Amino acid sequence: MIEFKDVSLVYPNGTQGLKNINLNIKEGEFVVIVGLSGAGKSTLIRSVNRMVTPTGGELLVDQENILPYKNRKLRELRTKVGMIFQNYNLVKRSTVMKNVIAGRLGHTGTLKSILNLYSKEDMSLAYQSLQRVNISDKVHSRADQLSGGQQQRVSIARVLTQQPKVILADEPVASLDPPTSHQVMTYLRKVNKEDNITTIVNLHFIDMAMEYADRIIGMRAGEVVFDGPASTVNESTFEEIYGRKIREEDMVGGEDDEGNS
Ligand SMILES: Nc1ncnc2c1ncn2[C@@H]1O[C@H](COP(=O)(O)OP(=O)(O)OP(=O)(O)O)[C@@H](O)[C@H]1O
Repeated sequence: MIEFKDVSLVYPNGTQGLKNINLNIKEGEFVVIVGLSGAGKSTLIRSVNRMVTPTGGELLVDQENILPYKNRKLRELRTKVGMIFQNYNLVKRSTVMKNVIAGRLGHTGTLKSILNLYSKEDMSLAYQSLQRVNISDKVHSRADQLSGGQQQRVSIARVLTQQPKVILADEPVASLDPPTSHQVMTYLRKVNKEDNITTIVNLHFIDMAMEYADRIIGMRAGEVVFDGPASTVNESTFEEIYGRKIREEDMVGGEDDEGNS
């Protein structure tokens, strides 16, 4: 469903973000990308919805090369490919409902959404999405009244309301504490399995990658240096990807059911 064919990206200042990437990601896969800061994880993920544009190769989504896309085709791509960010990207002064219904924007059109002309079906889809991440009780709250973990759940509800075929999540738990990080990853994994939405997540915690991924892709200096099932990965795999020994800060840690770390 997503195929990188010899994809490279050189930023205008000459930095090589991606070097000859070849990858094939199947529909419904839950892929975690790991690598040190600067390895190219964000550049890789952001290529898939064309927030950045690779300068070489072909990048196929549903068998079509998306690199020449402009205007309408680009809007269609971004409706099909939803995104979750580290900082949630909610409109802080708006209600949870307004934020979540904004997921319909690509389907409804800008004018209708500015005028709040959403259909009953869209409103009920938005509400159901909030229920799926267990936060429908906050539907009328202002986004900035919620905790970080709650805001990230709202952003998952927004992306679900968009009904995408692909979800990209760029460091979705980097601003959250360990228990909340596990909760957010559990919801991402749940919607991936329930709806068969192809999901690509950037993470820099290796314990999280091993716990939630089907497949782990390791990057270093713009290149893919590891690609395999999460079940085959161990500490030494990460040491090879990182090019150094594993440190405590590479783990998010977590709590067991009794609340002990
Ligand atoms: N807009 C840009 N212009 C120039 N260089 C950039 C730009 N964005 C990223 N880079 C560079 O490209 C390389 C890959 O960056 P990228 O953000 O993809 O890495 P990353 O693995 O996601 O790291 P991090 O976790 O720190 O975001 C780095 O050397 C970075 O400095």
